[in-house]
Amino acid sequence: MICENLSILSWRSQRLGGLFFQSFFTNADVNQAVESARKAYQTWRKIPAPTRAEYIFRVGELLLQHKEELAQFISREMGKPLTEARGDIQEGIDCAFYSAGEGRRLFGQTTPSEMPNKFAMTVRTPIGVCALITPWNFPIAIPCWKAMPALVCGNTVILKPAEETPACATKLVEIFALSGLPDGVFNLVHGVGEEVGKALVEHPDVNLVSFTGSSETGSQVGEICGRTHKRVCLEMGGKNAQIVMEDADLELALDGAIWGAFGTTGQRCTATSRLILHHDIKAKFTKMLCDRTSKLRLGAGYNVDTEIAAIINQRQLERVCKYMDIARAEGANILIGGEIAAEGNLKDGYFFKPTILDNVTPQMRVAREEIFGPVVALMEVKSFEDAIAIINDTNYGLSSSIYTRDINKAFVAMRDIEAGITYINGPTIGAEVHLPFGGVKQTGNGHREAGSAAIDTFTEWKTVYVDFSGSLQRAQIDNRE
Ligand SMILES: NC(=O)C1=CN([C@@H]2O[C@H](COP(=O)(O)OP(=O)(O)OC[C@H]3O[C@@H](n4cnc5c(N)ncnc54)[C@H](OP(=O)(O)O)[C@@H]3O)[C@@H](O)[C@H]2O)C=CC1
Ligand SMILES: O=C(O)CCC(=O)C(=O)O
Repeated sequence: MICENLSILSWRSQRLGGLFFQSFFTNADVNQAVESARKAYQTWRKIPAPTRAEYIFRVGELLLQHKEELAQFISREMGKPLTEARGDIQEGIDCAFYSAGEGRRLFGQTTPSEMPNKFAMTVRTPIGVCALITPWNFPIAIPCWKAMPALVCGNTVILKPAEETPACATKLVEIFALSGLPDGVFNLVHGVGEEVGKALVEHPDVNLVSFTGSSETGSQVGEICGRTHKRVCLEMGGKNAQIVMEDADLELALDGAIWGAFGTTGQRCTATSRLILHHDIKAKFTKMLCDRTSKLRLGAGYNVDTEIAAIINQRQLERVCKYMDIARAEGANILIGGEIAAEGNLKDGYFFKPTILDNVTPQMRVAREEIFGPVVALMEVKSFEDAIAIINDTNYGLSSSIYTRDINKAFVAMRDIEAGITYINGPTIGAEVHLPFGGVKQTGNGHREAGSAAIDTFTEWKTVYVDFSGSLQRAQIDNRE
């Protein structure tokens, strides 16, 4: 993280001055935030959904207006390159316009009743107060993915952003405030996850928790929500792989691998951390990959020519270094990278050289555990069937990709890969907001974000029977056998 010119501490020590918003920092403040969200919920849920959606549409317009300023902010606080920071905000904008459209849908069902003069239907109702616990890697997009559909559906929200990116979250909430959202509809609490985040998850008046982050924390959140009967949506990362078959367009596959493995410095839950290469192209593709990787430019995210930016913090850098020791001990070869980058100004930040590990086998920890850094493991296969077996040999199931020109293999892969997302001839990253986002196995707990699936996450079904037989009713009941 590079955060010159940002006095993060001052964000933490002051309340937002906005008319409708407050930010909260202690457990006592969590209670206040929940109370505020609970109170606002009683009014917000009754505002027609198309009107609620108009606020979110305005947030989209405001994000567009403030895009460049926000991108600078993300880049300086979180560290990602400016072009990627713009993408982060664009996801928020896309999500705003998409979610706003849902305000005029929120479709229910009608179905014939068993009885005469009776009408049967379902309507969607909001859930209540939603706690949104978010990570640092997409400091604008992920809060938007959660908050926008939640609000359109009639819920009120409390955002607990990562402690690494409090300023981005505060900026985002200021933008929501500018849209004119009523008091208490959107609340922000800063603070350490184990205290403030946990207090939110445990709070009896929170009805839903939507969490994105590590498997360890996600499991704890899930346990508490299970015990307290809260709805919980968990998104906990992946060990995503890209397969490159012998008939693939290698230049295209190379673009995908570079972007998938090293985009956002590998700090994406969808990052390509395994490359499954067919024996026939392995040597050639590995050389192409090493050549291109060695030319990637490391630097501060806000420098326009930077391709690989810093890792978020010292702890994460140490974690990546630790995995290099593990890789060596397990017998993997480090073909390129494998160490901290300290040339010139790079020594002032948490830079790690983009790394390619070779001779990785399925049982190695570097093939099984989420590293969350610029590291990709190469695994060789001799057949398509082996490639599918290896891609599925993981506890996670978020994103996946295959490069092939064989339409039959592409369709089999689409059917047989155990993941929430499969790309054919595209990298494992780059989700679009109008399609469901999430994974199978230990990546999540069956919920999806984005797309119309987000509406399922943030609403309850109510079944309504309307009897319109009036004075005829008694006679009908009497005639029933
Ligand atoms: N799936 C994904 O997109 C992401 C996955 N990760 C994975 O997680 C690893 C560690 O990253 P880290 O940032 O520590 O991830 P965490 O899972 O710890 O943090 C994610 C969010 O949860 C909060 N939190 C932490 N502990 C609790 C708790 N007990 N109750 C409620 N909320 C809590 C954090 O707050 P605070 O920041 O204050 O600790 C943050 O807002 C990474 O190496 C990577 O493997 C990380 C980020 C995103
Ligand atoms: O690149 C993508 O597909 C989205 C990544 C993302 O949302 C994440 O890493 O949390």
